[in-house]
Amino acid sequence: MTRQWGEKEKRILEKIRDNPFITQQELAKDLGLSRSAVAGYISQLTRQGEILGRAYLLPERERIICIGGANLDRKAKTSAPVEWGTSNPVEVRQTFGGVARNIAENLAQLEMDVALMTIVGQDREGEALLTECRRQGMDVSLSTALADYRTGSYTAVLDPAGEMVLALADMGIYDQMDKAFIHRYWSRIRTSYMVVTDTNLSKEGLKALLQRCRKDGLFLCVVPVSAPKARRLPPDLEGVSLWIGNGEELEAVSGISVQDRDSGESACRRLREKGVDRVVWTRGAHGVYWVEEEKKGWLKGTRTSVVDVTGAGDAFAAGVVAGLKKGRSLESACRVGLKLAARTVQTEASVSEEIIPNWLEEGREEKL
Ligand SMILES: Nc1ncnc2c1ncn2[C@@H]1O[C@H](COP(=O)(O)OP(=O)(O)O)[C@@H](O)[C@H]1O
Ligand SMILES: O=c1[nH]cc([C@@H]2O[C@H](COP(=O)(O)O)[C@@H](O)[C@H]2O)c(=O)[nH]1
Repeated sequence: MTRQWGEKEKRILEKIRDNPFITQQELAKDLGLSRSAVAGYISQLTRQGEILGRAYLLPERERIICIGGANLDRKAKTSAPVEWGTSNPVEVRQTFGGVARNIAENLAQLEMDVALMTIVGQDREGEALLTECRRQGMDVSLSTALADYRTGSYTAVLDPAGEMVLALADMGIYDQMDKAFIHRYWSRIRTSYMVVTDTNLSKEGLKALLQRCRKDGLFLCVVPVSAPKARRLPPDLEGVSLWIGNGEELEAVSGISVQDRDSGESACRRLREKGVDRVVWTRGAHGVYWVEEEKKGWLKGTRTSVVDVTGAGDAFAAGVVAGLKKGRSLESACRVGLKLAARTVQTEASVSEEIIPNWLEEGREEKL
């Protein structure tokens, strides 16, 4: 016999199916009911055997959750300087990318407890991507495959020196990572030790994530993916524990033109005035500038041969996050980041396969 549910019962069951950890308070708010009315419906549904019990959550005290993009990256490297308006001979390589996914993969290689929260399409690429993430040691139980959407893709044209000339992003799918998405999964996100987000999320999604992290006092690291997507961040950055980005992203968020060291420092200061605790400005081959409370400093880039710069910023961010998680100072964590970034530029993949967990060991910073 098929049971005939009222509209409210149906919506409550849908919400619980989406998120078995949802609280009665959250249900009440989402459905515009009082908490006691929700309690009544729930006890009725429980008596009828539709709800078997409540999910209990234990805090994932070690887990770093990375929220954002997971793409198929195609890199086309030209054999001679690019000529516009004509066909250029290239060699195309394909790997998995996406800023949040790249960071998560670096963290998994460092043997950190890491979860990836992303959205892929219900297509071959999406399936292969999540399978590979699982194999690499990430928890992808919070990642979803959506019908009617394509898995995100990123196509970059690189010059013969490995520097990016132009990149194309087909990532409409991430608009689904919106405010409702963050609220729906919040009870799972908030059990993590640290949250790392890229800026592939929608503007409203990012705002909701910032507000929720601030309210619950969760460590939040923001890593913008590009200058245009960095502009999705809200003007009030109170609640951002750490911001890591390059010069263009710094300029986009601070509104200050970054021309040299002085203007870069001013832009970092502006971010701190907007509420960010710690800021790291990555400067390509020149290294990084870091600033927190009373302390600040410049670190030189590692001299290395460059094959492909894709993913260098993501590797750097993963090194910093892992370093801080291990209790290092921001400066020392940046040294770990520099080491990971240097390894990444030496390979064609977006994430190097040669990241070694003992780079994180205490007392090794002088060797990094
Ligand atoms: N040409 C390079 N040589 C050495 N290290 C590099 C080079 N380009 C990038 N890196 C490393 O990667 C980090 C991030 O690179 P950057 O270009 O600043 O950011 P993004 O990759 O996000 O654009 C740098 O801080 C540096 O450590
Ligand atoms: O709008 C976006 N552009 C690019 C990326 C990802 O950024 C990485 C390249 O980063 P960078 O070039 O900053 O190192 C690639 O893996 C790509 O998939 C992304 O997530 N979102």
